[in-house]
Amino acid sequence: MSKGSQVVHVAVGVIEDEQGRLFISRRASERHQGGKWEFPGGKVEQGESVQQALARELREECNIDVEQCAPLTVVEHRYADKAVRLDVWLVTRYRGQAKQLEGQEWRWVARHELEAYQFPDANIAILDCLRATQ
Ligand SMILES: Nc1nc2c([nH]c(=O)n2[C@@H]2O[C@H](COP(=O)(O)OP(=O)(O)OP(=O)(O)O)[C@@H](O)[C@H]2O)c(=O)[nH]1
Ligand SMILES: [Mg+2]
Repeated sequence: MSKGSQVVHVAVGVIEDEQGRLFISRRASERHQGGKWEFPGGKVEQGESVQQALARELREECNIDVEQCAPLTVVEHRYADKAVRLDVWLVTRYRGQAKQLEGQEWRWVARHELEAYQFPDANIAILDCLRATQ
């Protein structure tokens, strides 16, 4: 099977702070969907549960330990070059000060500000879901 036909399983965290703002960061220009904004996360590795992957990725990328999270939605999307399944979690409690550890631009934004940012196409469904649950 060619690499392109496999679905990449991704754990994604929508981190919410006490003021209800959400953490977003900008994908490095050379990566898939580079230059667009994203919610932090990454590929689920072999032998790992989605929640383990979420905790690992948010520790590596955002400097936090997830203490409480809830499933938000699952999005399946096929880009021209790859297919992804985004397992999206709302992170409502965490330890540590959130920041981006890998050099990407990042910021906290209010939900109503999200539409000003360009996200990958798969994220349209995430933004719809956030609008519906706010
Ligand atoms: N983290 C993240 N990935 C997303 C989002 N939306 C979206 O389409 N993706 C896609 O999901 C895929 C995996 O994410 P990733 O590149 O962060 O994976 P990773 O942290 O494990 O990095 P790696 O490539 O070094 O293994 C990418 O193809 C990316 O374009 C999003 O909001 N957050
Ligand atoms: Mg990542």
